[in-house]
Amino acid sequence: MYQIKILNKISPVGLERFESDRYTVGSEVAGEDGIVVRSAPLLDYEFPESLLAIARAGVGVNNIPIDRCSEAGVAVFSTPGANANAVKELVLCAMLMSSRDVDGSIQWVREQVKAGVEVSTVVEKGKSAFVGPELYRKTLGIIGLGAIGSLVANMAIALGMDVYGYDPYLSVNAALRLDRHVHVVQDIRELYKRADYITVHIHYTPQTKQMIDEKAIAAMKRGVRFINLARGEIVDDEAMIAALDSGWVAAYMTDFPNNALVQTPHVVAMSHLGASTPESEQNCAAMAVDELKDYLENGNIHNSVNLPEVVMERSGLMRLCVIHKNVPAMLANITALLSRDGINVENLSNKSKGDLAYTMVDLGAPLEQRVVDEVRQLANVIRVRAIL
Ligand SMILES: NC(=O)C1=CN([C@@H]2O[C@H](COP(=O)(O)OP(=O)(O)OC[C@H]3O[C@@H](n4cnc5c(N)ncnc54)[C@H](O)[C@@H]3O)[C@@H](O)[C@H]2O)C=CC1
Ligand SMILES: O=C(O)CCC(=O)C(=O)O
Repeated sequence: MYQIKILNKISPVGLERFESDRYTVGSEVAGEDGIVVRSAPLLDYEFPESLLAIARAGVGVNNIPIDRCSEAGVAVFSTPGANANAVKELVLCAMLMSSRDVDGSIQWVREQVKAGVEVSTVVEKGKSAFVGPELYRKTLGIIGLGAIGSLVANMAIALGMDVYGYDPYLSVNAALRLDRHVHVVQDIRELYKRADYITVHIHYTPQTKQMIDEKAIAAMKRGVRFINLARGEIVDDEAMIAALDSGWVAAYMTDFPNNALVQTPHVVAMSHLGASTPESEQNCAAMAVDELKDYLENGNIHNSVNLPEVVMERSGLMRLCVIHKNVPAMLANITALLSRDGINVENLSNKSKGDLAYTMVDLGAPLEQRVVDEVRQLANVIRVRAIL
């Protein structure tokens, strides 16, 4: 039986895919082979020896210690694109709320009622405090044109906006998804100087930490409305609060609240709601569980953030899966041990990603444990599994 630990609330649409005769699934499971997680913090989590893989039902993996996982040969999976539409729709909401003060208006209406005023008699007089511009014919700047950014770009074009996107690592697939009217700029300052609204859709990494700092904000147009449904750490809060206080930034919409931000005027802070739709939760859960199961049962790797994409039809009588360092002669060293024992290789795949590589070999006969141990003892081998 595989032991699967569930952290966070994961949609039953995903959990039901674990067959009860092969998987024990729950939040109290110990000695886990796999973890399914959303945003629960795992940076200080002590992994058991047994842990083979973590499946993130979502996209941002900044809650997972990727380097530590790689060193221990733990595969980390994510679910690219599975929640992109949910985030795109909340970006639309955030853009509208950053324009007209919908939040202030709703609060004002409630306050009138609380104060005993018949609100219908004061609405027409009170509404002017919450006026704001339309999105139509305004300019939107999008930082990051991946799964979410490209959907936002196309939606904004459909709304009649002029759209500028910046993504120095734009993939061919993402570029092909973009409406032809989107202006892709090479220099982010081009976007800053034009945009009335800016929305950020990039991963939080050491390189993107506080990328939106005082200098970046100063390069934006006065009165810009800034939307951050990516990660709080991408924005330097102090610089943002100062810019809101001075009026340089008209509104800051964020999915990552903290007390300082919430107490600053012109901030609308939500409770990390971007992916919180049943559709998105189901998509993410189903994809994460499928990825985890195929890895545990077949060694196949789909959508891993630390290991290469390796998917092979099963053949032969046993599959040997080896995570190793991406250094010369590993394949030769592994196959030398197999041929020495007269084991025929039915099929084989060897791919790398960064410092790691993965070799998957389908064998004509089951390996003796002694040979598996010898592969494990080869220099630069991190983890070995033999799957029947
Ligand atoms: N609020 C929420 O609930 C959610 C938030 N997110 C956040 O959104 C982020 C993006 O998600 P996806 O669009 O699905 O990821 P993605 O991987 O499809 O797209 C990210 C894009 O950013 C680009 N990029 C990387 N560094 C860049 C830089 N310095 N400047 C401009 N572009 C850069 C990449 O080339 C890529 O195209 C996630 O990492 C996560 O932090 C994602 C889902 C839900
Ligand atoms: O699971 C969630 O609700 C968070 C989604 C998210 O932030 C992500 O996928 O990066």
